[in-house]
Amino acid sequence: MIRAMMAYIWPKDDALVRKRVAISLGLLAGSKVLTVCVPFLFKGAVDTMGSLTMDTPADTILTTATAMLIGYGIARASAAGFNELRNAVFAKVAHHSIRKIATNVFLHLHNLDLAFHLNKQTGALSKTIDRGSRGINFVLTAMVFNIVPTIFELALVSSILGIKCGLAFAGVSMGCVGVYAAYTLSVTQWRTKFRVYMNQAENEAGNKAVDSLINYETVKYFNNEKFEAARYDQVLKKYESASLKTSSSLAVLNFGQNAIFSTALSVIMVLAANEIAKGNMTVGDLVMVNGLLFQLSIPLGFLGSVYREVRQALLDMQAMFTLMNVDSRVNAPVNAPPLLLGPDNASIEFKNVNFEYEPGKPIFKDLSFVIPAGKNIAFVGGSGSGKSSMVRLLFRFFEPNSGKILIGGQDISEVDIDSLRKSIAVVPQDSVLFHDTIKHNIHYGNLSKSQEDVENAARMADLHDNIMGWPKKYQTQVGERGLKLSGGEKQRVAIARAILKNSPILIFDEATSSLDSITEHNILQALARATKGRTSICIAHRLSTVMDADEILVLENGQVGERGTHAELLKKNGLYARLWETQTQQF
Ligand SMILES: N[C@@H](CCC(=O)N[C@@H](CS)C(=O)NCC(=O)O)C(=O)O
Repeated sequence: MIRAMMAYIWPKDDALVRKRVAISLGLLAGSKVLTVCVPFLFKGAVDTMGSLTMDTPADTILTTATAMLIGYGIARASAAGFNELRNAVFAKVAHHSIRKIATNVFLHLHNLDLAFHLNKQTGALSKTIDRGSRGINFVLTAMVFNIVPTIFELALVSSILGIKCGLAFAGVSMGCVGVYAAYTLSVTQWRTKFRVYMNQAENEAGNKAVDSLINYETVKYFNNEKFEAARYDQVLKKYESASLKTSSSLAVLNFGQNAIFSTALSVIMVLAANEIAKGNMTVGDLVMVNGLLFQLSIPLGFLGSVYREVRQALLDMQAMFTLMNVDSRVNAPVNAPPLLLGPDNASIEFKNVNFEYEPGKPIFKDLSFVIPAGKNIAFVGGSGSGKSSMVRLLFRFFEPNSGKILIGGQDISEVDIDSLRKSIAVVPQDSVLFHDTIKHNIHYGNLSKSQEDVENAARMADLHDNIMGWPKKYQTQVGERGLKLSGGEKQRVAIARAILKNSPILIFDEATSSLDSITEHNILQALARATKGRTSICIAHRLSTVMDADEILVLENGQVGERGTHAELLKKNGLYARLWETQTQQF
């Protein structure tokens, strides 16, 4: 992890970042040296003032003391100035690395296979990225600007005390820091579990709230608002109790730390008083010792928090790097050639494909079929017959357990995945939209196309007139997941997107299932226009939508049970004829 972090903080290919880090370190050293100078100047001023009774003229003494006190102020302000400047200079490094890491992880997540995403809660994933990248920032900042500088200051202070005041002083200050650190770390260790419970309860509450609000309509259908609120409150109760324990244990920690430091400070000042009485030290020395130790207590006051947060940050980083190490189960060979498709060769072939999501529950058993280029083919079958799984395999969201899928005669597992996916436009069964404008959602099909192309695609999908009737027209916000649109409108957005993508292969996965008959009729005409000259697959539950297909393949028990035109299949009097009969009877 440290190595991974160093790559961002000391990047070989970015001299500007390295320069910033070097400047920050320079400012840090400057700030600490000035900090240690402050008590010296104070001591000087006190001792000078103490010599008033001696022979030196009062004016000279006052001038010297004044100069030292002004120096004291300047040193103090400059130490703080260096400190702040250092934070400002380093902030860019930290935030830049967070951005780079978060983008890398985000891209990596997009490159993982669908099985990974189906098994993960999206909210939890984004939190992992968020926490992981913040963790890196924290560890970087804490190490470079808190832990290392405090150790540096402690070494500086102990050496000065040892050399100037004697080993007893150095011993007491080192001993005090040792006891202080041991106490802080053990109490922090003990109280960390309260914070862990607190974070867990906070997460749980967040997930509960999101899950419940996403299911807003379902909650209403079953009048379960009170039940949902009670469940939410249950988690908040856990959060409340853990938060209380966190704050009371913080009081214990703070009091103990203060008591240890105050004891050591008293002991050291008593030692100094003895030395003053013996004539070995001046009153100025007592003030200096006090000042040095007091300054040291400031960064040490956060030792517990830093320790806890660094540990937590390391765990968060580990979770994030673990995500980075998950490999996609769907990969193309290195330097895979692109899928080459012309207008005439976009044929699709499944060759003895076996596939199952869960062992022992096969979806496809030795499935084989060929779809000639340019044909409009329909897939029908009962629910669970694998119609949608076929699209997932074709799009390489999943890998078949065995067998081959060829497009234009090329094995899709051997070609570049990006080029494969560019060749297929899918209108999914469940069209989910981005929380953005309607224009953005249609444009998403091909971001390089113009507004005019977007409008044409909307026209083809029979959506343009609806949009023009809305007050904000193409700038209308569709709401989260497209909630403000009807099922039919959402599906037409998805169709418009696919039309805009303009791929040689088009797949409609139950694309007209949420449309009323009139819209469906219009859309089927639009689809007929869009599919002209392309290989298209129409997956349908409603058989009336696929009657005109060049050929209909009926999926049964993981294989193609029957295939033929509508008329041929009716004549066969098999599964298709039975499905047809049931549906027309219902009608
Ligand atoms: N003196 C304590 C507490 C320092 C402190 O106040 N830390 C801040 C964060 S920098 C805080 O909010 N702590 C809350 C907590 O530890 O529960 C220590 O060494 O950890």
